[in-house]
Amino acid sequence: MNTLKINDVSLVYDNGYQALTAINLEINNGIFGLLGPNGAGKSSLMQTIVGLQKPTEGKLLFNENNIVKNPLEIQKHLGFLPQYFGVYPKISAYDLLEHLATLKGIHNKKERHNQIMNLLEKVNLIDAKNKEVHTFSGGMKQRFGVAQALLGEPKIIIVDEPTAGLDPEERNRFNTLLSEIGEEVIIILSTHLVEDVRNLCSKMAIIKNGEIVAEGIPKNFIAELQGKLWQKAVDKEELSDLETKLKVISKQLIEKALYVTIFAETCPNGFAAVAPSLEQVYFNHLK
Ligand SMILES: Nc1ncnc2c1ncn2[C@@H]1O[C@H](COP(=O)(O)OP(=O)(O)OP(=O)(O)O)[C@@H](O)[C@H]1O
Repeated sequence: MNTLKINDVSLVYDNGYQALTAINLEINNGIFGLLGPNGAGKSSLMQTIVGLQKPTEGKLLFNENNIVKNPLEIQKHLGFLPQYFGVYPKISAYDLLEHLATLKGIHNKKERHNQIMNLLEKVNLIDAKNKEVHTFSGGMKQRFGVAQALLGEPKIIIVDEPTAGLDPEERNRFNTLLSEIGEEVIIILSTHLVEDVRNLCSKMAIIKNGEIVAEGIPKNFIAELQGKLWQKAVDKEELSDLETKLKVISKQLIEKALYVTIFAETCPNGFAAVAPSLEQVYFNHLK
């Protein structure tokens, strides 16, 4: 079992901007979802975890090693899957993996070959191994990204908004792949796609303005909202009136009608009960 402990971590950038405030999290094997809107601090936290920047305050321990002092203790076990790779050199998938494997310190040629072939098999790219990666579709590039992240048998994998831009079929394929890997390693999935967290993550946290505002198990969060959400179709005028009186957590267009969902202990007049979803949990915590 691998463990990442984040204890009271704060980060202030050189320009004085406080991006993270007193973050406390303990993350074990499995897929951990870090959910937050744009600018919430997800990338700042990921970069602090992998040692690209030092926290202003607080401690980070990976398998009990102090990784603020010795970032190599996490970096040598790390696989990173960014949202987009920059530019792909004009070489084949196999050759690019071979190059990356050498950079990761897999010096034995036979071992490199075996790992690369196994990974290409795993991500279903074996038939495309001689194709240049820049000619791949978005989904194939993401699967290639998984293969490179898994080189060197990492113990912790960080994925940054991996399904952005994928069609539903590729997204499902990608998520299945991620969940297969997630058993033996830590995967931190940084995203604003609530549905991916619902489908994949055994634990999650919501980050807002650099602070963790909720942490727990997705299905427990949903259970907590059971019997407390109410919905109704409204027009614009009624909506602004409702917003002053009730806790509105989301507004949604359904078949061209504007529906408002509110949080309340009992059903307000004219509303009907609605089953909670993780998206509503998310909106409720962001309000
Ligand atoms: N190097 C930096 N110097 C100063 N401020 C920064 C720096 N990097 C990020 N920020 C600020 O810190 C805040 C958090 O940014 P961060 O990129 O961590 O958010 P995020 O949750 O990853 O957002 P997104 O989903 O848009 O990628 C933002 O307000 C951003 O402008």
